[in-house]
Amino acid sequence: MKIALIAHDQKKPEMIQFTIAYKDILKDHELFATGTTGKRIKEESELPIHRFQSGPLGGDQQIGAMIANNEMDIVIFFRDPLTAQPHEPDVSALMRLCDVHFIPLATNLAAAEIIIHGLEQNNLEWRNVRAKAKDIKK
Ligand SMILES: O=C(CO)COP(=O)(O)O
Repeated sequence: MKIALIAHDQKKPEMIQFTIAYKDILKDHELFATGTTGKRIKEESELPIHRFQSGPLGGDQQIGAMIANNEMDIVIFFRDPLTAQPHEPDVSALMRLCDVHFIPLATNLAAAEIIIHGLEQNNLEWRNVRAKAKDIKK
């Protein structure tokens, strides 16, 4: 599965702990992240991860483009609900695209735990069917 990992600055420590705690599950999947989140995950968990631009420079939109192309299966986005973001429209657009395309989205640690356990138990296999449907359409 292709998994996007994104965290606003105040939530980055939580994201690092999450990736270290679930490294054994995450290592079997293809990981993507916005710039700074990805750099920290790579350094601290040593998981391989594809890094896009930093969020305020377009990283959220790059991940959004993957969702629009049916190329992303899960989004884990630890948003900071207490700090205004200069790129708030990009953040909203990314979450909107998850809803448009039925992409599981966790915006906090509690929801991320449920998704990761679902992933571990193969509860997200339907995503593979949807991804294949896209290939057939082409
Ligand atoms: O701002 C972000 C998501 O909206 C995250 O970007 P960084 O990972 O580059 O800090």
